[in-house]
Order: sequence, then C-alpha cells, then structure tokens
Amino acid sequence: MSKGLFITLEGPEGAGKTTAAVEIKRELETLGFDVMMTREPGGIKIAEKIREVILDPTHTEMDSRTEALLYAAARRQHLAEKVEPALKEGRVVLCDRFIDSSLAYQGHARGLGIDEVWSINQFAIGSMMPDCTLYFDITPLEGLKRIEQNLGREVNRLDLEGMAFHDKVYEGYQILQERFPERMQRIDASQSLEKVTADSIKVLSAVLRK
Ligand SMILES: Nc1ncnc2c1ncn2[C@@H]1O[C@H](COP(=O)(O)OP(=O)(O)OP(=O)(O)O)[C@@H](O)[C@H]1O
Ligand SMILES: Cc1cn([C@H]2C[C@H](O)[C@@H](COP(=O)(O)O)O2)c(=O)[nH]c1=O
Repeated sequence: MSKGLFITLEGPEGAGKTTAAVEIKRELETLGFDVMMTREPGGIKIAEKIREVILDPTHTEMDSRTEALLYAAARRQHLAEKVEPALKEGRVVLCDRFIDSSLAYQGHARGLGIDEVWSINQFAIGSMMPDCTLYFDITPLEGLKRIEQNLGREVNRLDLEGMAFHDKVYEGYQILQERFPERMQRIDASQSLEKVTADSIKVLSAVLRK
C-alpha cells in the first residue's frame, strides 16, 4: 500500500490560502504529482452541512465548546471519507485548514485552551497529523483588508468577530509555530501570489524529496 503526502495550509482570515492552493496544485501537477485539493470544514457532503451550521452568521448563540466539537466532527468525517482514502492511493492531499485552525481559533482565541482542544481532536484524528503545514503569515489587519476588498465573498460568523479575536487567532498561530517548528513552515503571505506560490513550492519540494 502506497502512502501519499498530507499537506495543510493554515493562517488567519484573508491570508490567501485558498488562492495559493490552486496555484500550488497546478505547480505540483506539472512536476508529476497526483494532487487532491480539499478544505475544512467541508470537502464532503456531511462536513459541508456541519460548515453551514457553524458559520451561519445568525447562530450567535453558539457555545464555544459546541463550536469546537462541531469542527472536530466535520474533521473526523472528512478525514475518514476523503483524506485517508486519497493518502492510501498515494496522492498528495492539499487541505485548506486542519487541526491547527481549531487550536488557534477555539483553543487560543476562544480561550478553551490549546491542550483541551488538542485532546478532543485526538479522538477525531488519532495519529493522523499533516506531514507539512504551510503557515501563511499575515497580520490580521492586512488579511481582513483583503477580505473587505473581495466583494463576492460571503461573510461568515467568525469574520464578524472583533479585532481582539482576530489578534488572538494570530497570537495562537505564533504559539503553534513555536510548538511545532519542524512541521509548520512559515510563508510570508503578504507577498505577491507568484512569490507566495514559489516559496510554498520550495518548501514542499524539500518535503517531497524526503
Ligand atoms: N498574495 C496575494 N496578494 C494580494 N491579494 C491576495 C493574495 N492572495 C490572495 N489575495 C486576495 O485576498 C483575498 C483572500 O484570499 P483567499 O480567499 O485565498 O484567503 P484565505 O486565506 O483562503 O481566506 P479565508 O481563510 O478567510 O477564507 C481574495 O480576494 C484574494 O484574491
Ligand atoms: C477548520 C477550522 C476553521 N475555523 C474557522 C476559520 C474561518 O473563520 C472559518 C472557515 O472559513 P474559510 O473561509 O474556509 O477559511 O472557520 C475554526 O475556527 N476552526 C477550525 O477548526
């Protein structure tokens, strides 16, 4: 049984993960890799339904622990139904957000605790951690400015949080980088899309050579 490569993209709102993922996929395919792009929460029917519940801007009453559990439930289903089968087929999986989002957003920004959120996610993912995480580093202000300029984008419940929340998310990601220095590779996401893509491919080429 061949084993693929599990790559995740992380970072604050508007960092450019989704845009860059399309370019990274294209570049990796040119190099001959079989790439599957997906996202969290979502990527499959059940998880997309959970996404709608979590991100509905009218669900202002949602409890933080409920939020963390819903993300973990969507993650479990997506992993079992889509990610693990693709990895077993030897594919490269590019996943827009994964466990680090829960650790930064629910663990640190919501104040549930990174270790507590880690432990509920252990039930969801077992030992299935990414081989490499591209951390798209951009200040919350710059990321949110990009989103504001993207008039076609739907505004979700988490976008509506105040600046203090987004600053905490950013702080959460800094903590995670210190905790997982080898897995989390920093990409300067304030650069042009061309430079962000090139830097990402440079990092991934080294991982793919291993
Ligand atoms: N390198 C870049 N420079 C300038 N603008 C960019 C860059 N990358 C993406 N953008 C623009 O920024 C906006 C947000 O990009 P994108 O949706 O890819 O970010 P994201 O990290 O996936 O955001 P979110 O997680 O909040 O959905 C889009 O309008 C996109 O066109
Ligand atoms: C996986 C995951 C996501 N989030 C947050 C981050 C964003 O605000 C939304 C997802 O929207 P996107 O446009 O697809 O980036 O959900 C989170 O708080 N916790 C998570 O585990």
